[in-house]
Amino acid sequence: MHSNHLLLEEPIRMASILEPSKATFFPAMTKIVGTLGPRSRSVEIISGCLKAGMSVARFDFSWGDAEYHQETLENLKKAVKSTKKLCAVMLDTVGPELQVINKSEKSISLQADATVVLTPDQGQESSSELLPINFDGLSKAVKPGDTIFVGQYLFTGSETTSVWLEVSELKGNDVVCVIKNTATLAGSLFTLHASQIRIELPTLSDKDKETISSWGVQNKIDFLSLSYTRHAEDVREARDFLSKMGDLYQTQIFAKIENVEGLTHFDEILQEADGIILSRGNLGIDLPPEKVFLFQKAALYKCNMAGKPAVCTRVVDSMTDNLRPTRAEATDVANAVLDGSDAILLGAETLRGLYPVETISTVGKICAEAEKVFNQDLYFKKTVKYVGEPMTHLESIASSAVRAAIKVKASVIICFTSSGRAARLIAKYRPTMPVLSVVIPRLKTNQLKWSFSGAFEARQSLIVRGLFPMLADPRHPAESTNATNESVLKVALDHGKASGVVKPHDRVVICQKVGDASVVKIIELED
Ligand SMILES: Nc1ncnc2c1ncn2[C@@H]1O[C@H](COP(=O)(O)OP(=O)(O)O)[C@@H](O)[C@H]1O
Ligand SMILES: C=C(OP(=O)(O)O)C(=O)O
Ligand SMILES: [K+]
Ligand SMILES: [Mg+2]
Repeated sequence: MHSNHLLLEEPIRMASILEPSKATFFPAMTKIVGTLGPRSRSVEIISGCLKAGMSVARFDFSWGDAEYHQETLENLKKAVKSTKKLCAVMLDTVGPELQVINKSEKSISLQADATVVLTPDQGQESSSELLPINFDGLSKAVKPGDTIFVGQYLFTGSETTSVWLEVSELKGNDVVCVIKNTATLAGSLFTLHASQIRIELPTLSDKDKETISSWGVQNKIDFLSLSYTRHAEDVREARDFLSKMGDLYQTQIFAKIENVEGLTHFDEILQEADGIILSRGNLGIDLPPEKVFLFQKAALYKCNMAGKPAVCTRVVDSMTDNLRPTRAEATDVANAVLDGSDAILLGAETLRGLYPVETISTVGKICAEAEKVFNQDLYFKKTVKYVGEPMTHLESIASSAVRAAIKVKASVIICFTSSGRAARLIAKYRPTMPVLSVVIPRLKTNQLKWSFSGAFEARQSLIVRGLFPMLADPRHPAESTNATNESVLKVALDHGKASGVVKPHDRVVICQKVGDASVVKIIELED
């Protein structure tokens, strides 16, 4: 893919745009997170999703109970086994999300200029005049004139089943609203979003804590997607909670930025979190439309410079019901890659969409094309400048490995790592070739039992652009002697050959420790 590297800044022959893309062993360097649900929970469909390039499965606890999600997860495990494709697990919290529950599931028609009351009395049925919500503090949070959005859960933005309301009057705990557009609410669950309003609910709800301590612990979740992160303190509290939950001290926290409050505290949140989800669905209704792109570019730049993975959501809404994205969506996916996104998160498209597998494969193909014209050279210089001097030894080794790999046109960078730190640092410099992260397990103890580290570290690289993990056999001792280095390298190269990423006579850049010294070496393969 890097041999025909084009740059957008240079004249591109129009005919070259039509040249078919070469098939590679992985669909794209950019990763795809798929939300699993009604339309994507059979072994067969999940296998299709994995083969199409999904490498992280999101379990969204805003709906569905633990048993339902467990069934889906068991199917995911079967699919992983049969396809031999790795997949990490992400638990997405409910957080302070406001919801309208429509128990009867009958559709609710709302007429422009009529009024509707939002009430915390959840015993009531939803109707055209009354919408019961899961929060009793709304009338204290909003004031007349404020706007409120109500839409189908994981509203796509392309559907006509959502409504804008304007607060007209507060009556006790009830909020009386004027309906701004005629709409029919369809589905059993609607999200309610009060524009730029502080909702006094904890970021990690009691229900979330319960889910994490049972479902999360049982399934050793790789990622916690922390919905509605608004402050760095939210991340610290979640981290503190996870640290007391068995193996989950190793779980990475992805802060979801979904409102202006989170946006305002972005820098502090980024410092605390392991990664960021740009929740464009909700943020897109909190922000004026003309500002969304600016947040995306600024946030991705900050994540890239911090070397922390960034995930963009809501890219191909219209594929929920259609086999092809709109032109605007297709272009938007490519721009997310050019802006520096590590991964794309699919919500409604895979959860309740008609074409989960096709959506993943379409998004993957667009990402792969965008990666080809990503200006690595410019990005590399920007990153080096940002880091400044003196660099840490490891940072200097990582950037040198990327530099060397590009200069010698290596087909892959192989990085030995235990904590995953070295591999992540290499990925930070966005090499044009894949990085095979060979995770060497370390024997560890918690005073009760001995176990090997490595599984979390390997799976957590499945969300980082360009990183492809391989967990080495724990029988290889973690001490980096020449003999063990050689034998692990052989396994890694065999793995690379089997998957088609390395071929005879290719050059390969290797990053490893020899004794105490970190080294970058270039080898040329024989046949
Ligand atoms: N088990 C290993 N064998 C050989 N080299 C290793 C091993 N683990 C890490 N390295 C190398 O050591 C350096 C430090 O990497 P890092 O990922 O920070 O190590 P660790 O995970 O052990 O903290 C890098 O050059 C990396 O490639
Ligand atoms: C992914 C998003 O959030 P949710 O958890 O509501 O799907 C979003 O708002 O873009
Ligand atoms: K959620
Ligand atoms: Mg959201």
